[in-house]
Amino acid sequence: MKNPEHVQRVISALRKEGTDKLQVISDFDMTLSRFGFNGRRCPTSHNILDNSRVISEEGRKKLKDLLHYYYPIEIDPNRTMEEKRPLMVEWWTRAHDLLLQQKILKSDIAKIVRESEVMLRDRVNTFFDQLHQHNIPLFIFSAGVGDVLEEVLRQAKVFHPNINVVSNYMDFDDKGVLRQFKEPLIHTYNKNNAVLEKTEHFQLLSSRSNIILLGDSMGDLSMADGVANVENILTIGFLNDKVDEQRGKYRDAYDIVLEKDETLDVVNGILCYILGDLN
Ligand SMILES: Nc1ccn([C@@H]2O[C@H](COP(=O)(O)O)[C@@H](O)[C@H]2O)c(=O)n1
Repeated sequence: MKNPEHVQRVISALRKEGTDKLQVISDFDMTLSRFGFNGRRCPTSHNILDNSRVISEEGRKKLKDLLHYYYPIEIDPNRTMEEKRPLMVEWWTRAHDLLLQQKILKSDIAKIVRESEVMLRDRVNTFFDQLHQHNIPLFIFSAGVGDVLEEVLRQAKVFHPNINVVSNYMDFDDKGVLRQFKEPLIHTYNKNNAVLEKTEHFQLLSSRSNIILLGDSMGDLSMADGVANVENILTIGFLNDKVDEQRGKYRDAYDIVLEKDETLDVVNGILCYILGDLN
């Protein structure tokens, strides 16, 4: 935490102003889902598809090659977002094109998720249940695959009605075969107003001026840009990878940085306090 007084001030304000003005805006992959377990990487929503049995061996290899080429660029602290943006568009476009060639069936998604190694962060149920019980909107803004992440939440029994998702959604033909990804393409570094303005959630997003924002990348910090009248915002960043190299940037950018923390304990504790369940 770079500025504990600021954090204290914001948390006090969020508590004082109450739940009616509060919303949570969160990234999904590696923020609500786990980055690793027992020394192994957990899959992102894209990886859930990439690693599944419905992808040919050749397709799987090509998708892995893309990941190994572009992921280091995505998290490179020495490149600017401007440099990264066109390369991220290239990654997502090439990966989506490969997925399109695999004739994925809508009816297979639930099984693909069930058979995957995806894991949500520890104590994620407490997080989702607290928000649901207090009618606090949770807006998930993800550059992953919407159909897949929704299924992850459904299978974890946490996809409550207070949740809205903006993400990359698949478009299936009348036989239920994947034919394209819907526009606009969302990648790590365009999670902002330009994308949100085109969605039906934009209006809803603007109706609550106190925000808790959860992310794991520098790109996630612009997720609340669509809220015109922000009064208080607390940003919490999960620093999962290349911790020593990225620490400085994360501490400058996020109010609270959680290093290699696979739980939602800190977020749950803050929520508990704001919601008045703690003194
Ligand atoms: N083909 C791809 C493209 C992206 N990823 C990773 O998924 C993450 C999705 O973004 P969130 O907004 O939900 O965090 C992103 O950070 C990429 O590393 C992938 O695995 N495969």
